[in-house]
Amino acid sequence: MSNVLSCRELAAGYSNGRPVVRDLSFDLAAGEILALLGPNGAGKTTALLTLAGLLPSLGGSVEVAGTTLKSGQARATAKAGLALVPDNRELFTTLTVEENLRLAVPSRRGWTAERDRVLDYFPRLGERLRVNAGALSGGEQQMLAIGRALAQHPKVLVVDELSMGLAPVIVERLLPVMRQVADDSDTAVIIVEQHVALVLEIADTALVLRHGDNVLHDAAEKLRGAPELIEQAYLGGSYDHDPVKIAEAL
Ligand SMILES: Nc1ncnc2c1ncn2[C@@H]1O[C@H](COP(=O)(O)OP(=O)(O)OP(=O)(O)O)[C@@H](O)[C@H]1O
Repeated sequence: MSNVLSCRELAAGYSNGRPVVRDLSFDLAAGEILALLGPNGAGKTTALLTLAGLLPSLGGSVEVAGTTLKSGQARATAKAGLALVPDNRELFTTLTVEENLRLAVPSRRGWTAERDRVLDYFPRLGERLRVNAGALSGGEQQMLAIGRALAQHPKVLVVDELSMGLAPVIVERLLPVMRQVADDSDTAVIIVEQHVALVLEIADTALVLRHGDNVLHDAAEKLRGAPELIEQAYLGGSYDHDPVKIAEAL
């Protein structure tokens, strides 16, 4: 499969110029799901905001489907095919579900087909089309945020903190939809997720950031059978069997 995202030696951070993420390199093939993991403050959101052009990069390069992205250019990045679902979801809370979706579809032609495609993935939204986004449950809001990104037919879909504020049972329902999206349309997907075991079930690969460094990048299938590798990556140093520390880190 061809790569749709190529990230090379990316350095990311904020206005003080000190990198929070260093030397991040990975490729993502069409239809591949990457679970981006790591403890709080590891730099996951910073990396995603930089990939999406919402933060200027401090070094390195990113290519989407053969287009080299210009640093800090969110609109051009979206045009190149990368769609970000931010952790705060950024819905128009006083507009209905349908109006939120409508705004994500650039042309009038094909709008209903686009809406129906999103509703095929999230039938629950079909029952809530006339409800304001602000009145939806957390799970429905996440469906709408992802649906809005899907309506743009991204080549790379990036979902930050998919489970933010959601019960694990909702996360268990949403993750297989992400797998379906990747399989149906060859969309490459990056998911930041705290429920490590759940996301590894549907991911192809996983990358662990710790203190801004890539400390593990491997096949999800291998990591599903070797949770100690993930635990070690979260904690650093040698593998530590202390269950309290492990529970805190995960
Ligand atoms: N606007 C900001 N200005 C300066 N530093 C920031 C800013 N936002 C985050 N940081 C710092 O960047 C580092 C990485 O934060 P980031 O939010 O990317 O981590 P994360 O892995 O996404 O963590 P979490 O899971 O808690 O969201 C942290 O030390 C954080 O304090």
